[in-house]
Amino acid sequence: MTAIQFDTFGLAPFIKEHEYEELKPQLALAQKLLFEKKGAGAAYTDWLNWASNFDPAEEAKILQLAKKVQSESKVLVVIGIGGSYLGGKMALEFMRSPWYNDLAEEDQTKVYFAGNQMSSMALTQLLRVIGDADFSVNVISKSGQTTEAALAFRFFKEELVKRYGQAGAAKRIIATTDAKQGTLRAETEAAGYDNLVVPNDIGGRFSVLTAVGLLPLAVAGIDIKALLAGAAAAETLYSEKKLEENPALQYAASRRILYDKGYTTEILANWEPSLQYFAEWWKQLMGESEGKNQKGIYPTSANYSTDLHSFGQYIQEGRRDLFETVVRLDQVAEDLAIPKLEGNEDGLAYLEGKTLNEVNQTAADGVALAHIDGGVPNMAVRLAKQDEYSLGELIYFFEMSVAISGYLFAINPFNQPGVEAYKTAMFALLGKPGYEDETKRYQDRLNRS
Ligand SMILES: O=P(O)(O)OC[C@H]1O[C@H](O)[C@H](O)[C@@H](O)[C@@H]1O
Repeated sequence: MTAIQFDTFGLAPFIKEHEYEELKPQLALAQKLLFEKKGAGAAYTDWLNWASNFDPAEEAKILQLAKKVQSESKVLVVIGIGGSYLGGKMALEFMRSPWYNDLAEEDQTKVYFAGNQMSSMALTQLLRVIGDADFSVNVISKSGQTTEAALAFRFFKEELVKRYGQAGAAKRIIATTDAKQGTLRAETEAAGYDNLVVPNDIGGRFSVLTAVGLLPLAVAGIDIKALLAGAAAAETLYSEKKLEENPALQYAASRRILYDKGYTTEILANWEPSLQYFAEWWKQLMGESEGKNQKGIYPTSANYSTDLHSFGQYIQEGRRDLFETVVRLDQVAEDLAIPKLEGNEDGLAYLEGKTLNEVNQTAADGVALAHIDGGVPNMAVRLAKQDEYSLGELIYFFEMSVAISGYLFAINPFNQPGVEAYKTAMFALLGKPGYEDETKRYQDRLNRS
């Protein structure tokens, strides 16, 4: 059973069958490197069989901690950045709603995300939103020393101590971090926080199905077993199978053929606001994995029909280096019949008898055709249902595709050396110990006038 369908209808004018044939040897090599763990970054590929090997004791611990949070707190503040928040946030919005916190019932724990920027406004406002509600904190950092997360953690710790005292605060903190290394691990051991482990051999952007994503999701009542089951099934569907039987490979191959023809930007588009953060998660997965050695497809996103009224013009008629991958939901959980009115003052009588989702789906079909006609190659990843199982499969589909794609690009898809550059400049300018030699060099450049 597959929960997703990969639809290449909109590629026909842009890719010929023989181009896939010609790529087959490279695809087979990429698969060999990945599955035999002989490629660059092979030490970070435990996500490959993570879901099917998921430790039942770990699952029980996550569920037990989630219960504790639910019983003690009205709010969970999840502190983390990059791979330490995007997976949890996207899955929460996908499974529930971008308005999950507004819709939460009295007995549900709200989930807010912090530490994913350093805005003093955002932090002040979040504290105001929490008000005097009881809250717990899940601080997540694989390295255990990311500035944004560590800073936010300081503020929330201060607030917890103010409300619950030192010992009470420590009981409301769950740290998700490396088993051994980092300042957060050291603090966790010293303070006796409840804690979960980010596996060393799974990179942050591949970590949504570990405790990183699973604890916040379990707190929101999401079925993490079903999520893992979807990903475990995907391990077989998108594994070592050949191109003809393997949609994840077909997606990787299609992207690569398009890239070689000059289509260097990929838009991940959606027609549901609950998928907006799915694209944010996907952007880190693709961008951090592929963007190396001056190569890689630039990942961006579009929310339809909203963005058709902003940069839709560019997509239709701008520079022709774009292609589009649309994540489509074939069924929605809630639909609305278009209201019937007397007369036709708004000119919409022709839509009576249809539902709002039917209009949305038809618009999606029409936009795909218009974009294809405008020279934008178009693929769709179609989901029959918006449930945990399908999301698990979808996550694995994209993870597998980007791993294969990275090896096609002859880069290491599992590291992110470029991310250090901004940190070096920021630490030097902030006067972090160890960066003294760099400080003057960066300051001189800022004071150049
Ligand atoms: O989980 P952490 O170690 O705090 O890292 C959070 C994020 O920050 C880094 O800059 C990396 O580029 C990301 O891959 C990572 O997901």
